[in-house]
Amino acid sequence: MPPFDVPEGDPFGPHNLPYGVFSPSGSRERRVGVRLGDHVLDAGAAAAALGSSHQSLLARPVLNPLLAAGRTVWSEVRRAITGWVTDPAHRAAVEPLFHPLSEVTLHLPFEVADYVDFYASENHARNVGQIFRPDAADSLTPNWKHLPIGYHGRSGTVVVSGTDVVRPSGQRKGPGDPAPVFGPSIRLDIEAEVGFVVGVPSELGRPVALGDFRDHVFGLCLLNDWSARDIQAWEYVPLGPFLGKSFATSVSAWITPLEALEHARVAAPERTHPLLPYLDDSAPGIEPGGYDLRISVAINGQVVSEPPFSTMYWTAAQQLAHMTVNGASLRTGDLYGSGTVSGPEDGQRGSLLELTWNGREPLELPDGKRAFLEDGDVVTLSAWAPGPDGCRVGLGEVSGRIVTR
Ligand SMILES: O=C(O)/C=C/C(=O)CC(=O)CC(=O)O
Ligand SMILES: [Ca+2]
Ligand SMILES: [Mg+2]
Repeated sequence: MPPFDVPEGDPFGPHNLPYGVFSPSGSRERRVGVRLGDHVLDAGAAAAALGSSHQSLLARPVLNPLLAAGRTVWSEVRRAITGWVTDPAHRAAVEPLFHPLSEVTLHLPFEVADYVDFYASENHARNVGQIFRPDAADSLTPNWKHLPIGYHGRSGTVVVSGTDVVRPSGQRKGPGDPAPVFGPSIRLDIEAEVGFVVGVPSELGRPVALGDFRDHVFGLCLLNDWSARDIQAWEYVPLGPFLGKSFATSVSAWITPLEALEHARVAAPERTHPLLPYLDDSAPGIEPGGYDLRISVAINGQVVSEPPFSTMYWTAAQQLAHMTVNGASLRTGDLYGSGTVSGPEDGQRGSLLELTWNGREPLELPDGKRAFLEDGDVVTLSAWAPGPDGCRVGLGEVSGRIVTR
């Protein structure tokens, strides 16, 4: 009987165990849940039933207390939960505490503190450079290979998968327009990204070293950095993205702990420029910083792209080191986006801007051509990573529908 007997090879088997926050059907109460197959374990109730000392971290309406507890505790809790869902001795106590996924409501799993977004895919940066700055000598800006470029976003508009995305209005000015006009964005886009969730804070004034990444970052999720290209193109000089990206950022409901992704770790692409010591991941003792995550982008159910995360030039560890090198502190619940993931092939681009080359080469979907998003379009990012014994680690999905209000 499921869920204990989740089929072998299920991407949400006991090798995965991502965390989320759910309400059981008919209830508004929020509880920490752990996904197993197509069920959710009420983790706080399980801790209580088994007399676990982790109850104070799990019987909560958000993941933040668990995030703050630190790497040793993260491992202990994960080991304990693995035992609860696999040891036949616990079956009678734990089995009634599972809820079918189809019957629960999933919430934003953590309270988002600060939100930062990077620009770390060389393929994406070169494509966007060619599109936005066609006259520049190089598609990469001169700083690109020396530091992971980023900007501070709007944490209050991070929403969970399934939340409708309201088409933003704003100023735009096309090259032929004599003056800016105001109205709903006509170039609404996606950005397929991975979000990293900070657990352990850092002290103001003390940078976090490259090698300390896994002491601070708890896990990752999928992230769609919705982007209004017309608003962005007019406003971004010289301070960078502002209203074109701050109206909504969607994240998946499940946070996969980094511990579940040990088999997905890979070396980052070869460095073409020497790096300053705080970013130098070729230094002895620094672990490989890449993750082999296979992302898929679907519009209205049709897959339009499959961006490979392993091609990202800058790693999450380098991004963490860079965003704290000036002494800026981390808080529990900080979220940072990897930047749009685009591979070298046409079918691996993580935005419509690139997939349609700024609208010039529309995609053919069953319901017509698509340059940018139309009202009613549903965009879904999903992903998996290699796991132990040839099985996959499912990263779930992040989905959102475009509406006009
Ligand atoms: O190069 C630009 O002017 C703009 C770039 C972006 O829109 C990229 C962005 O938001 C960062 C990313 O997701 O890679
Ligand atoms: Ca982005
Ligand atoms: Mg955004």
